Amino acid sequence: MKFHQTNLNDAWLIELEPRGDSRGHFARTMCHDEFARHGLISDFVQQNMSYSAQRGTLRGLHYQRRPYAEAKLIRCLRGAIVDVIVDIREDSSSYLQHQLFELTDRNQQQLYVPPGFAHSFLTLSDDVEVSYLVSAPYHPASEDGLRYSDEALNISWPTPITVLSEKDANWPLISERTERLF
Ligand SMILES: Cc1cn([C@H]2C[C@H](O)[C@@H](COP(=O)(O)OP(=O)(O)O[C@H]3O[C@@H](C)C(=O)[C@@H](O)[C@H]3O)O2)c(=O)[nH]c1=O
Repeated sequence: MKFHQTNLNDAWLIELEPRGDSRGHFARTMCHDEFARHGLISDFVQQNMSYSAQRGTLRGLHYQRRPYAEAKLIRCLRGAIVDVIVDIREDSSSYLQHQLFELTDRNQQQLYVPPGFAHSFLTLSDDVEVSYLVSAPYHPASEDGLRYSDEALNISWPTPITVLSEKDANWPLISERTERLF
């Protein structure tokens, strides 16, 4: 795996390194030793997948509050997404900054999202399957989120958003918050 630093502190784009032969190829997608060498969390406790039928489906931006904050390792297995993450750690020099990453079933890229980030993705094609590992169990009472259209984030979504859950349409704006985000 090749580890590429992103514009956001502690978030990494991880490039798979497929080894080809006459059958096809093989690639490592997670390795405790390699992750530890780069200071990444690798004690994942749950693997999730989601299927989105339509291009323009947005999920996010989601995170869990402490003590259920999660690191996530995201991979797109079918179709294409733009993955968008926001650093919500007040003590970070990239606080409230975001970055977009295109992950597809072809481009061999995975995204490592550290705890203290809000995470989302928007589908760029129909029939999208995303698989991700998380380092903390699902804890609905600790779920929180940012509104995709929040002016404080100023995210330019690259394709129109046509499918969105009720929950994701109604996350509070940052300006409405009385407590710190994370
Ligand atoms: C996340 C999660 C959801 N669920 C349930 C709750 C609900 O009935 C159904 C769908 O949940 P949601 O609407 O929250 O699914 P979704 O919008 O796909 O949520 C996911 O979005 C992406 C962007 C992330 O980063 C993930 O961590 C997760 O928050 O699945 C679980 O049982 N376990 C889980 O770990």
